[in-house]
Amino acid sequence: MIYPYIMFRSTMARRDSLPVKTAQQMAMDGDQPPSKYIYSNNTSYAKFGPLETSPPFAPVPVIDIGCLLSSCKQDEQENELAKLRSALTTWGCFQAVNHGLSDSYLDNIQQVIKQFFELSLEDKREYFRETGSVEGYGNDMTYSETQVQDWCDRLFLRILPEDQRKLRFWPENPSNFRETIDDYTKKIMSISLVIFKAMAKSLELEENCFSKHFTEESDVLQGRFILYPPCPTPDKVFGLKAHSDRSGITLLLQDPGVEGLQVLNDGKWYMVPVIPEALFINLGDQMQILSNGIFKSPVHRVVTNSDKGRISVAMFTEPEPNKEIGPVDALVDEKRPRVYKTVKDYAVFNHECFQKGVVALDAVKL
Ligand SMILES: O=C(O)CCC(=O)C(=O)O
Ligand SMILES: [Fe+2]
Repeated sequence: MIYPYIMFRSTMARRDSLPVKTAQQMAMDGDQPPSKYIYSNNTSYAKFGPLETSPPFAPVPVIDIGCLLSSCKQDEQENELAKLRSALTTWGCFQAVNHGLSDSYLDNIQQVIKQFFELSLEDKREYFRETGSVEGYGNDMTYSETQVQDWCDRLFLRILPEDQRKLRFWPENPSNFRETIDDYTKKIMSISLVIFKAMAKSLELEENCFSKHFTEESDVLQGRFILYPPCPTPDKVFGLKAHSDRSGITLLLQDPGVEGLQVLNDGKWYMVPVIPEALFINLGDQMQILSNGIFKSPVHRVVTNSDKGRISVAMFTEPEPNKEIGPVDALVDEKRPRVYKTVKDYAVFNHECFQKGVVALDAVKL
């Protein structure tokens, strides 16, 4: 049987406008969040449950990346791969340690992003995104009148393929921004390769069956550098609404001093603990599709707090948009029939669904 490709086209960008005031400016001026930021339980977003500012901590597994492929004893490696598989079939996420990046290296990444957000609005305005496009500094794209806004500002960059970089959006201040992010990109791509291969191995699949979709030269890496300023009403406003990622995997460097990320598991929300030396890894929808639903792409969201700002650095691995992403043949059989269609250019579709409060993965189910 042939499964149709789904092509998605953006039709709603016309409503988009740049913010009158960024969340950071509102926080600095002591403004109350405007009504379009206020979350209400009777919108389509409410299907993921009410806003809870301090749910229990998530016992998300901690995985030793250094042990997944080669450098430790076989039984330890098998043990770590089994832990990885169990983490991804239940939570869809884990804390990665022993990934080769030192505390001071990670601290420097945080500092560079912090310095960017500390620039004056005038200086940051140079990198403002354009209407109808996500790339650059700013807020959410607006797709509909009823869209609930997130209390965060972000710099969004398409980092790979390298020849698609729009350097006009890459800050020149701080002066080490470009080289720092360039170097971090290389490290993130090698860690991703290890994780993609280990995921395949944990399911006894051919080692490259996931990595070939996300780590070739034509594949995409998006970076989202996010500031969640303190918010006077954390019980009414999300830093980032509930969503699942459109990526293969997402590698997140959390603020070492401030929690805020929450993950949904079995209908309950949990706060992701901050482990300063860890990268938080979550699967995105395209890995749920490729694994025929065996691995989970977890729904997650971010809450704010009234006294501390939070910075996070999210890197999203995505396929080259023309690549076909569908369940791996070896994971389809009579006991587990094919769950998802083959998709292309899924990133754009997922983003629009998110802003409308629609679950993108449900829309690509067979
Ligand atoms: O800031 C965070 O902790 C999470 C960010 C996130 O989920 C995203 O950018 O997709
Ligand atoms: Fe996310």
